[in-house]
Amino acid sequence: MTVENISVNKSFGGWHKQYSHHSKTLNCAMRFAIYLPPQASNGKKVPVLYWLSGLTCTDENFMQKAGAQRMAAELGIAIVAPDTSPRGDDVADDDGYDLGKGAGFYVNATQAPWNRHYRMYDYVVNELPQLIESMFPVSDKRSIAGHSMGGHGALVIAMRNPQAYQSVSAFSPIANPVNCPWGKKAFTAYLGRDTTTWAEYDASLLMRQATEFVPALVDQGEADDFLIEQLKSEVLEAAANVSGYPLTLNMQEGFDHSYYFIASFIENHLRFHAEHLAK
Ligand SMILES: N[C@@H](CCC(=O)N[C@@H](CS)C(=O)NCC(=O)O)C(=O)O
Repeated sequence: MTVENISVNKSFGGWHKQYSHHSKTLNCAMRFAIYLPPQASNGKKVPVLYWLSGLTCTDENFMQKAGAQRMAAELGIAIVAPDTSPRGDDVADDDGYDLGKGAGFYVNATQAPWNRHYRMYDYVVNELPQLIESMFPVSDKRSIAGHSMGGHGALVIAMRNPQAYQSVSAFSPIANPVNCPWGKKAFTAYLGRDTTTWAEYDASLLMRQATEFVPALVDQGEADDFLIEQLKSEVLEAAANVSGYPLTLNMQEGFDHSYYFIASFIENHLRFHAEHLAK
């Protein structure tokens, strides 16, 4: 397997690097970024936080805007940020920003034309960690986090694979996609009109029925323009109350949907993950 290094930047005591590789799962070339903290240079294996970004993003938004490297360097955590969809000229797309490229929704598409490439669920759960753990000085201790569409992806992936992740966190997640316009549009296209197949990708439905738990932290801005129509964190909280899920939901006054919000609380999320990754 050829993995091509695209960029290297020193950042705090560690290194930010971008790579391109051929993904067997997605059937196209994919890019990801990794931040390796200084502890990874000392022959020691460090744990990994996977970060899933939101609509319109690539591997770069989080790495350039969240300001996570200083704390990751201090705590000794690697961070891996994949792209948000398959890419390339022969990959199906849509004119809308909320479907197709940049909007993979972390599902395995079953419907044409999407099912040729759109398998972001399998990519994040299987192929990416296998590649990361074979290439870098990292342990198999993993946590997962994300924003908006990526918050949805992180919650769904952690709840469906509770043995694979130590903790999960999300900023402004699309918490009940089967009941919001973004989710309905994407799931209809990728999964088809039979809504029974959507349930395995809905964080609130999964949380309501959960019997195995991954410690979960969610921050949601109260001034987020998408909160009421698209994100619906209150539905996630109600689901957690039904199953007794260990969810901490922080409603943050005055914060919107942007990376200014993420940058304000990323330290809390990294400390939360570090505590669970150390177990
Ligand atoms: N109204 C936005 C919706 C997309 C959006 O808000 N994307 C969020 C994730 S859901 C984001 O992180 N954007 C990129 C950035 O802020 O760097 C647009 O049309 O681009």
